[in-house]
Amino acid sequence: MLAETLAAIRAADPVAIAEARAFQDRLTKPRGSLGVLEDVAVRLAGAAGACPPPLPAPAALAIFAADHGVHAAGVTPWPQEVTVQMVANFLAGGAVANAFAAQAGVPVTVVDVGVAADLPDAPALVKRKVGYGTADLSRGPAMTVDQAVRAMEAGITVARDLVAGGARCLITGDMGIANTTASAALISVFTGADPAEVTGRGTGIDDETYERKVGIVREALRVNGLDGGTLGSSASEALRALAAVGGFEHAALAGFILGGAAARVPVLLDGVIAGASALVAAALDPSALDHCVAGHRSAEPGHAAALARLGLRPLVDLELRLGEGTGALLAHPVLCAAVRVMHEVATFDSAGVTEKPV
Ligand SMILES: Cc1cc2ncn([C@H]3O[C@H](COP(=O)(O)O)[C@@H](O)[C@H]3O)c2cc1C
Ligand SMILES: O=C(O)c1cccnc1
Repeated sequence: MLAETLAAIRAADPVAIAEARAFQDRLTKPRGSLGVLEDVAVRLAGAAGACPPPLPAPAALAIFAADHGVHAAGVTPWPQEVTVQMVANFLAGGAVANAFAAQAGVPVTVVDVGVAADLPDAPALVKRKVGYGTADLSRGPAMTVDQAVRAMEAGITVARDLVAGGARCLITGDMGIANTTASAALISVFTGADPAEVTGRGTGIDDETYERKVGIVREALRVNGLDGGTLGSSASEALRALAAVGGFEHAALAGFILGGAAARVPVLLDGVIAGASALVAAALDPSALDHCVAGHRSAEPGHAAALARLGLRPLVDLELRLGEGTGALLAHPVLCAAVRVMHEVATFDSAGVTEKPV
C-alpha cells in the first residue's frame, strides 16, 4: 500500500502554476497585494493541476493518538494516562481542537494508532492500534520497521477514507504525551540540527527537565546510530530512522500526508509533530510537499527548523504550543479565503477597472 501510494504522487504542475500566477495579476487588486495568500493559492493550483484550484473545503481533521515509551525517561510532567483521557475528551467534544473545529465547521476523527490502553468503540474513533505505546527511543528503536510501516498504512487509509467521504482538505492533528521528544529527535535526524537547537519545552517543563530532555534526544540518536547528521537519502534509511526515534502517530501522520498527496487533496499541517512527520514524508517523496500547506508556526523551536528544511511558510503565527490540530484549524479559513479570491474576484477586463500602466 505504501509503494502504491508513493507511485501515485505527482509533483506540482508548472503550467497550472504559471497560469495561476498570471491570473492573480489580472484580478482587481494591485499586483502582489494579497502577499502570502497569492503564493499559497498559486501553490494549490500547482498541486491540483488546475487554475483556479478547487476550494479546500469541506475539510476533515484527523487526530492521531499514541503513547511513547520515552515517557519513562521523565521528559514531560504529565502522566501517560492523559493521552487516553484526552482521546475521550476529543470524542466527547471537550478539547480545544473540538472548539476550533466547530468554529471552522470541520468534523473531527480520532485515530488510535498506539494508545497504551484499550478504548471503547465510538462513532468518531478509528481503531488502528499498532502497539500499546512505543519502546523507549533512548534505549533502542522505538518501533520495528514493520510497525512503522503498519502505522503509516493506517494514516494512508484514514486519508483515503476521508477523501472518499468528500473531504477536500486534510488537517493533521496529534495527541501523545511525550511526543515533542520524539518530534525533536526526528527533526534533529532529518535536518542535521543539534538536539539542543530543536528540543523545546513541549507542554511546559522546568529547566532541569529540559536539560534531561535534550540529553535524552542526544542519547536516542547515539543509541540508534543516527548521530552526526549521517542519515542517507534512501527510503529504507528514512523508514529506519522513523522507526528508531519516531512515534506511532508520527508514522501515521507521514502516511496521512502521503495519502493526501496521492489523492491530490491539500494537507494542512499543524505544529511540531506534523512538521517532524512531514520531514519523513518528504524523505520518501519530496513531491508530497507540493500538496502540503503549513497552517501555523508552533512555539516549539524544532518546528521552525522543520519548516525551514521543508521550505514551507506558515500561514499564522500565534505562539500556540498545543498540537491536536489547533493551529491548522485556525488557518483553514485563511486558506479557503486565498482560494476563494481566484473563484470570485473580478478581473480588470470583466469589471472595467483601469489597470496601472506597466
Ligand atoms: C491536557 C493536554 C492536552 C493536550 N493536547 C495536546 N497536547 C500536546 O502535548 C503533548 C506533547 O507535549 P509533551 O511532549 O511535553 O508531553 C502531546 O500530547 C500533544 O498533543 C496536550 C497535552 C496536555 C497535557
Ligand atoms: O507544536 C505542537 O504541535 C505542540 C507543541 C507543544 C506540545 N504539543 C504540541
